[in-house]
Amino acid sequence: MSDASQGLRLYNTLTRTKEDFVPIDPDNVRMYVCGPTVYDFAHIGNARPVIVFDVLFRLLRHRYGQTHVTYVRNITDVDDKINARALRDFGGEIASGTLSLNEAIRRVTEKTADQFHRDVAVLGCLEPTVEPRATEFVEPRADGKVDMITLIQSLIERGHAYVAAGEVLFDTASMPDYGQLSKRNLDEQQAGARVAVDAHKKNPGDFVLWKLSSPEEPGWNSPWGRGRPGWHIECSAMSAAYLGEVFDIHGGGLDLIFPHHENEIAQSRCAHGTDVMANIWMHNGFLQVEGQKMSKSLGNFLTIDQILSSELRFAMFELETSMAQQEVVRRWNGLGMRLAMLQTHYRSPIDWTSSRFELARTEVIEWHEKLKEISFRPGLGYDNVPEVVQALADDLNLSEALALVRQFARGSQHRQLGEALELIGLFDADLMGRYDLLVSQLDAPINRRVEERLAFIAAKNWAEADRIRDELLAQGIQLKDGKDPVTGERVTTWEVKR
Ligand SMILES: Nc1ncnc2c1ncn2[C@@H]1O[C@H](COP(=O)(O)OP(=O)(O)OP(=O)(O)O)[C@@H](O)[C@H]1O
Ligand SMILES: [Zn+2]
Repeated sequence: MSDASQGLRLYNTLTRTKEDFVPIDPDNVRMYVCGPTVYDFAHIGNARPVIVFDVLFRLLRHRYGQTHVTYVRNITDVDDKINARALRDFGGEIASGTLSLNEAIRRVTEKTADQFHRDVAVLGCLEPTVEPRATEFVEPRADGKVDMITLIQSLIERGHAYVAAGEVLFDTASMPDYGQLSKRNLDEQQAGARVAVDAHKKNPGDFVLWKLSSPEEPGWNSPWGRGRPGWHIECSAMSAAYLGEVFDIHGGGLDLIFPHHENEIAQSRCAHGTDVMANIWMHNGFLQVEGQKMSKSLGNFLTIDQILSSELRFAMFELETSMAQQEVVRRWNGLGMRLAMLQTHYRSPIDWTSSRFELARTEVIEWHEKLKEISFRPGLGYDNVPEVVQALADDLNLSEALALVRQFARGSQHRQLGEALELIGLFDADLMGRYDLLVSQLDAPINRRVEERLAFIAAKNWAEADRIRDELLAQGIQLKDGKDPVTGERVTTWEVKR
């Protein structure tokens, strides 16, 4: 282990090994993560990279100082899937001329991006340092930050791109070590190529940097005509704009290794003439449903919003849940979902089940109830939990970190419990004591039912008495019958079944 890494080791997809992490500049540690394409609700699979890289962001901020880490997560708001969605949702208005396609696209992307922000805030994620939108980096900018058109121009000038049939294409043959990340070589790609479709390409693996737009499609003026960028060039431009030509960490889901990240690397390295684009490439495994990747195209997805709206069992009990209470339930759900995702190593697949989620939510609630006992105050650092920091520093070993959390909870080491949860992003100060508050509101309605049942028992109407007991149980309320030790009278208490 080198001293400069301070014990932080990360698995690098580029080398397929765990490496010491040594930042290029410890005063400004730089990380880029590919963000969502905003045309539909995010599903919980999309939440996984957001949560995983948030844990890393928190760890880096702890290691290098809160203001010494720059985390960029982009928003892809130009993509043909977005255009298709705008046509689907606003086709009528577009056809009648009351709405332009560009305006419709703006509505789709704004609504989706707002929803995404609302969702991830509840998952305990810090905001990234910057969240650039692709549409703002297509044309040369007043502030001189890297843009896509200039980047494509330099690729052409350096002999790495060519114009064919209205497209600008990256010339994969111009880069001898193309394919380093995914370990694919050009020959393999040739074999599977669809030659007819790609007849204008020099090589089947060549990919689009720029394509022409029809008058109705969104487009920007460029030296190659009015058009729009390919997906990969977006991230090359936005990462260089904020993090420079070479930076520390680049992340995303496993599915992005090829072609997205491979092509980002090709573009960035060839445009800037560098040996690497980012030193460490990190990829999270898939969230799966019955062994298959959760994805929009397969239709096997649950949106983040659906999970956040899951009711807590007791909240179903004839309670008038106010907006404020619903918000509390959403936040418990958010932390439960975060914990459920973090139980498995970030590189392994997770099978999502509702019982996994509900168990995690129960644990998070119990931990917050414990922290209430010491009125835990966050923001005081992590001095009492060096072992947790060490576990995370080992390529985010969360199972070890969470084993320590459970040990603290069992041993009533509340201070350590609080610090560990805060470091992992599983603590929400506003939620301490909120569970009791919700439960206390159940007192009156449940006690009324208990009284009714006691009256039935007194009248020996067992059937009705049992009916009330079963009804409550179905709503998550467990009754317990006992005897008052002094008077010998029947006493019934209740608890929320977890
Ligand atoms: N099931 C999943 N598990 C883990 N990460 C995922 C999953 N699905 C997508 N991601 C990640 O979410 C981020 C955003 O994904 P993106 O917006 O490109 O669409 P997508 O959800 O992958 O599309 P589709 O669901 O149609 O396959 C990427 O980093 C991607 O790797
Ligand atoms: Zn990207």
